[in-house]
Parts: sequence; C-alpha cells; structure tokens
Amino acid sequence: MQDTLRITEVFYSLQGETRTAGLPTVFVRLTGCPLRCQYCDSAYAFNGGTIRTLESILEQVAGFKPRYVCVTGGEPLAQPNALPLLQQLCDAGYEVSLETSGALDISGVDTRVSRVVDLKTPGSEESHRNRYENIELLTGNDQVKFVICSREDYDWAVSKLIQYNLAERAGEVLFSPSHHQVSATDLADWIVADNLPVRFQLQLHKLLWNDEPGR
Ligand SMILES: C[S@@+](CC[C@H](N)C(=O)[O-])C[C@H]1O[C@@H](n2cnc3c(N)ncnc32)[C@H](O)[C@@H]1O
Ligand SMILES: Nc1nc2[nH]cc(C(=O)O)c2c(=O)[nH]1
Ligand code: SF4
Ligand SMILES: [Mg+2]
Repeated sequence: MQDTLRITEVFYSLQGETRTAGLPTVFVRLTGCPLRCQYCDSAYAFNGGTIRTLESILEQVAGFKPRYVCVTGGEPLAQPNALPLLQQLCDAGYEVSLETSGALDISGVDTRVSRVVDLKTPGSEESHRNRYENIELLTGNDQVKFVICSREDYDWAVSKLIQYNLAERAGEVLFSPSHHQVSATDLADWIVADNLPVRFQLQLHKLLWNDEPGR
C-alpha cells in the first residue's frame, strides 16, 4: 500500500497571505477539517477530494517549477501523511509553508517548514480548539496569524500577543481582517494607534480574483 493523501486541489497562484505574500507559489490543498470556523472561505475542501499518492502530488508540484510551496486545506495536519509530504517537499528543495488551525500537534512537522499557526479568535467560534502547547514550539521560522472578526477579537488578539510574547517567539505575527466581517481600515488604524509589533495583511487573492477556488 503506497502512502496517500486526500487532496482537493493543486494550483499555481500568487501567495495571498503571510510573509511570502505576492510571490508565485504552488498550493496543495488537503481535504477535510475537524473545525468549522464561521468565516471559512475553504468549506469546499471539507468533503470530496481525490485520494492520491505522495509521488503523484510531488510530480505535479515539480511540473510548475516553483520556489515556494504552501500546504493548506482543510486542515492538513488531520491527515498523518501530511508529515511525509512536507518532508519530501523540503527534500526536493522548495521553500515550504504550512497553514494550520493550531488545533493539532505541530511538533512532527519538518523544521525546515514555516508553520503558519492560526490562533483561532472567539469570533471564529472555534477558539476552544486552540492547542496552546503549540505556541512553545514556535521558532523564528514560524508565523502566528489572528483572523479578526470584530473589535473584541482585536482586543483578545492583543492580549494573546502580550501573554505569550508572540512577537519575540515567532518570525511574524499577522493580523488579518476576516473577509467583510470587520473593516480592514479600522483594523489598520487600531494597529497603528497601539503601535503593535505585528504585520497587517489582506488576502491579496480576494482583491485580485474575488473568492474563486483555485486562485
Ligand atoms: C482555509 S484555512 C486552511 C488552513 C487551516 N485549516 C487554518 O485554518 O489555518 C487558511 C487560512 O485562511 C484563513 N481564512 C479562512 N477564511 C477566511 C476569511 N473569511 N477571511 C480571512 N481569512 C480567512 C484561515 O483563518 C486560515 O488562516
Ligand atoms: N492565492 C492564494 N493564497 C493563499 N494563501 C493561503 C491560502 C489558503 O487557502 O490557505 C490561499 C489561497 O487560497 N489562495
Ligand atoms: S480550521 Fe481552517 S479549513 Fe477548517 S474551518 Fe477553520 S478556516 Fe476553514
Ligand atoms: Mg484560501
């Protein structure tokens, strides 16, 4: 039996988020997620997908000749074979990032991978799933993201930033507005007013291509 993963899509686009925003990137979107964030823009990846061998995924990625590869979902870490996929992508020489909800243990992820851990805010309605043990594992190669739905979420994110000293612990702390749920301008103004050591980000792919899957 070969190693397999359930995959929703593999596509080439510009990275819309995180510290490599704007750079051409291959996305591997794994199917399935144990969470149900109220804002999820990738609910089409909850079900369906195709069972594929790691070999066939690596071959398709190689066809794009990328520098950057982003493994996302769904929740990638819900499939055990995400770990060998990440390792083999690193072995192939790509700069690899992983988007994860932080609800599952990140300790087995190859240390060459930039782990983008989304600390789920109360507004997501999944904050009870946060696995705070993950925070101690973060290094300067990793990123922490807050997707903010309201002023209350912003205040909560600031309290976690301070409590866990996240700006020192992680390479980047990202504050992103939940799409159309909070004013991006308000969020930007709050960050400036509070002189926060965080990076504001907008989902570039939504500005460029609205909300089409595979972009
Ligand atoms: C679709 S998730 C997949 C990876 C993983 N399940 C997670 O939540 O990090 C990728 C990123 O998109 C963010 N996201 C999803 N829907 C969003 C929305 N409506 N507005 C802003 N960010 C969103 C998530 O919070 C997460 O950081
Ligand atoms: N262009 C583009 N950039 C992205 N960065 C993270 C994405 C995701 O869905 O996880 C994503 C996506 O879906 N598209
Ligand atoms: S954890 Fe990620 S994929 Fe799962 S529901 Fe939340 S945003 Fe969507
Ligand atoms: Mg997306």
